[in-house]
Amino acid sequence: MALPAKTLVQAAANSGLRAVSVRHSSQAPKVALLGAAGGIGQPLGLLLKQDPLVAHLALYDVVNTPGVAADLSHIDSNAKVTAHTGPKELYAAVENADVIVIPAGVPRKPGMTRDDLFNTNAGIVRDLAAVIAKASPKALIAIITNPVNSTVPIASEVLKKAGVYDPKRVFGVTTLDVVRSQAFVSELKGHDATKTVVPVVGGHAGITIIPLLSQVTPSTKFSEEEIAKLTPRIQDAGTEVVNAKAGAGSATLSMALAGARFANALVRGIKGEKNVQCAYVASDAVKGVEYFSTPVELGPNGVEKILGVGKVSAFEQKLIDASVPELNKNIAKGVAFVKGN
Ligand SMILES: NC(=O)C1=CN([C@@H]2O[C@H](COP(=O)(O)OP(=O)(O)OC[C@H]3O[C@@H](n4cnc5c(N)ncnc54)[C@H](O)[C@@H]3O)[C@@H](O)[C@H]2O)C=CC1
Ligand SMILES: O=C([O-])CC(=O)C(=O)O
Repeated sequence: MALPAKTLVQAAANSGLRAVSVRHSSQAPKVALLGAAGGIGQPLGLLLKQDPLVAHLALYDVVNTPGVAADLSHIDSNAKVTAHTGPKELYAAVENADVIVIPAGVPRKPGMTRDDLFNTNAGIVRDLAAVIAKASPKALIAIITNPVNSTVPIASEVLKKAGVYDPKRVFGVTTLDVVRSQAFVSELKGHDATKTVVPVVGGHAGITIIPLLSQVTPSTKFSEEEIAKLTPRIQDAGTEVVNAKAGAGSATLSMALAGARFANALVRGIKGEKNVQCAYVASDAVKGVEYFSTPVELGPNGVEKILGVGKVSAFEQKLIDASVPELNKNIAKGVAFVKGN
């Protein structure tokens, strides 16, 4: 269901963080999905297969890719689907990709932190990034795999080692924090959820997740008590899902939606439609920390402009200050993992 162009432009102007468009250009983007057979990978593949901007969807996993690809390829949308299974087929999966989305790796179980996934997932992201560095160094890379605060520095260090690092092209996907904030705020305030915009800055774990409730669109007043309840709910929303799934994994469906929204935004940027998304990127937005999520303007080369945290409340500034040492710990751990290997 396409909206009139004027409505889209207006929507983009009003709510830069969530505008979706169906504008076409001559480019035919290839999106590679690594971890395509997993809990996130399958519904994310479903959404990407339906994205009219995606011309080629390359599915990669270490197991079960042919079945997922056969299933998705029967959907009557235009994206071509290819299956790639196991490390020998990774190069072909990512070669010439415009966007690479990575949900490969293990999820949490109750009682675990995201950092507890480091030992398994750090090596997975490192090895995927090493092949991307050779096969598709110009691709925009969207990393979903946790702990995002560390896996983004890991991928970046691998690309640096290979001499192909471009800080504008590596993203930690924090869109789910934005999606959740928009759901919770609209539920609390009776807003239209599809027109509510909440920027979330920092990182993607615990206290590093910082919703900017002072910057909600439409302009919304919160009591101190509401802020004191809503902020930790957003920070702990992933754990809420992990506990509800009781050992069966973490958020997959809401993450698939968030991942598809972010991938669509990257593709629109590539096609020349600048748009604004929150993402965890190499950034000078906040002093004393090398990676930070803020709204960023996306364009043909990935990050066009870092828009920063904007005007924040005293409460939000305290959260930002507290996130810096935590992020630095997560970043140093990722960097050391690559440098020491
Ligand atoms: N950034 C975010 O907001 C979120 C991140 N996550 C993270 O996403 C990751 C994936 O979660 P789920 O899909 O639920 O897990 P899952 O276990 O259901 O799926 C992971 C998939 O990765 C595949 N895989 C493992 N090693 C691989 C490798 N070397 N190359 C390619 N594929 C490989 C597995 O075969 C499996 O199909 C986890 O690390 C989780 O913590 C989850 C939710 C939100
Ligand atoms: O909580 C987890 O482990 C998965 C995740 O990152 C999220 O749902 O935000």
